[in-house]
Amino acid sequence: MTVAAARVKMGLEPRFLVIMGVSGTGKTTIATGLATRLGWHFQEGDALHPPANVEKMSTGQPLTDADRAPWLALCHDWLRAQVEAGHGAVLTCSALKRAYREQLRANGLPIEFVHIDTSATELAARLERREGHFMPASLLPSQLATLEVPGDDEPVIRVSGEKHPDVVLEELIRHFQTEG
Ligand SMILES: Nc1ncnc2c1ncn2[C@@H]1O[C@H](COP(=O)(O)OP(=O)(O)OP(=O)(O)O)[C@@H](O)[C@H]1O
Ligand SMILES: O=C(O)[C@H](O)[C@@H](O)[C@H](O)[C@H](O)CO
Repeated sequence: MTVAAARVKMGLEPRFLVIMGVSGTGKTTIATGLATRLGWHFQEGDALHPPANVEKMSTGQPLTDADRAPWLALCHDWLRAQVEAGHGAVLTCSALKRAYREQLRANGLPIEFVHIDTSATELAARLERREGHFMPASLLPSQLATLEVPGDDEPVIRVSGEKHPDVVLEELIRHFQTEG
């Protein structure tokens, strides 16, 4: 779909969204839904991890700041290319710490974060159920301990990860329509 067609479809100006939160909170579910509904470009942040990071997580070891730095740089580069192209874009990225979010927004990129908040109990149940994903449920405690919830001084939209994804998508699209 062209940019013009997407605008006509939903009446929305392009936005540059990072769908964030801990593992299992629903980033991929919400991001793919938004990108499909709005005709915006989508990037799965997990696909930008260096293979060594995926190997580390697969074997139950949390990533360090140093591990995440090259991955965040690739996420930033992807976002910058979308902003330069001027079409709406949606990236999944855990973006757990404020410093990581600052790295994503560097160079004045007009990024907005959508933080999906889900209770630890629900997350644990989802990760235990999920199959075919490299991230083990055993890393959930470190994900929760690392998360610095975005502050009110950050560009963040907060949504509940415990509502049905369709409800969250409707809420977000309504929010974008209201804000113009
Ligand atoms: N709102 C929801 N209610 C119930 N289940 C959900 C919801 N959103 C996602 N799920 C399910 O929870 C699991 C995790 O969702 P998803 O892969 O979208 O999360 P994620 O944040 O992208 O995870 P990760 O960062 O580990 O890749 C999936 O099995 C998905 O189907
Ligand atoms: O910052 C991190 O620790 C990682 O990005 C993780 O959050 C995973 O990549 C993701 O959640 C996949 O399950």
